[in-house]
Amino acid sequence: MIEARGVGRRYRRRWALRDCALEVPAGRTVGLVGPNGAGKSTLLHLLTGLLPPSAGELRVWGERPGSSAGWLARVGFVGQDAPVHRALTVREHLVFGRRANRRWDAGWAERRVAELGLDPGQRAGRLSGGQRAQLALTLALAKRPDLLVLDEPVAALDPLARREFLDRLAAARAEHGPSVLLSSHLIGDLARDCDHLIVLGRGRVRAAGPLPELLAGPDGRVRELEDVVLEQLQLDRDERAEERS
Ligand SMILES: Nc1ncnc2c1ncn2[C@@H]1O[C@H](COP(=O)(O)OP(=O)(O)OP(=O)(O)O)[C@@H](O)[C@H]1O
Repeated sequence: MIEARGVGRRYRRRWALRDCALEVPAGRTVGLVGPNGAGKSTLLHLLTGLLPPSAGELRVWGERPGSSAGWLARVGFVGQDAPVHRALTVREHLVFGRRANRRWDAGWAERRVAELGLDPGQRAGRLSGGQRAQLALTLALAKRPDLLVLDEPVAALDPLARREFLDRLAAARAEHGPSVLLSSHLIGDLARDCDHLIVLGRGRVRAAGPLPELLAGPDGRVRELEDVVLEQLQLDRDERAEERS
């Protein structure tokens, strides 16, 4: 599904991502981890066609991301702050979604809003952070995407809301089966919900692959995901310290 070769992205003269090579098959739930500023959001924006790469070749389903309306219809994206239109009501979001998306599943979206206990007449700006995140996920899933991309979707949620959000995501995945790509700093969540991992550090892919492969230690023992990620993050820190000295 995702093929990246030598992909880089520059903001003015500074490279946020460099020389990324990735291959991710369809049907995976992919976790994206890395320290602050590693380039996670930038990579997600490249993969959803919100930003063009400054270098390299990037293909999703064999096409350049965002290259056609048909391609865009296949992707659901929830950005970092669960963006919704604050002045629109929950119901107006559903109407907007129906008008803007060819594959919109109106019945499912309405049922989901009812299940969540959201008041259809409530303005989105008055919802709690968790409710906004749930509304944004509902809108992204009602598109019936083949790929759902979530940028730190649970960062602002309390532990219960986070669990509910991830459970609903898992249920939707079981029901409709989109591939999922999700960035998070919460390694426990990723260990539970993902079967593929990408570790970014300082704009480079440090490790990527199916989770069982990444967790297999050289001595045949299965390592903890947290240890694998911390090891990569430590490498980052060491590199930075070396550059400073
Ligand atoms: N619009 C922009 N203009 C200039 N620099 C940017 C822009 N967006 C991101 N950057 C820089 O690119 C680098 C990567 O940022 P990015 O937001 O992709 O990281 P991240 O891994 O998502 O971080 P976080 O975990 O803090 O959300 C950072 O150094 C950031 O300052």
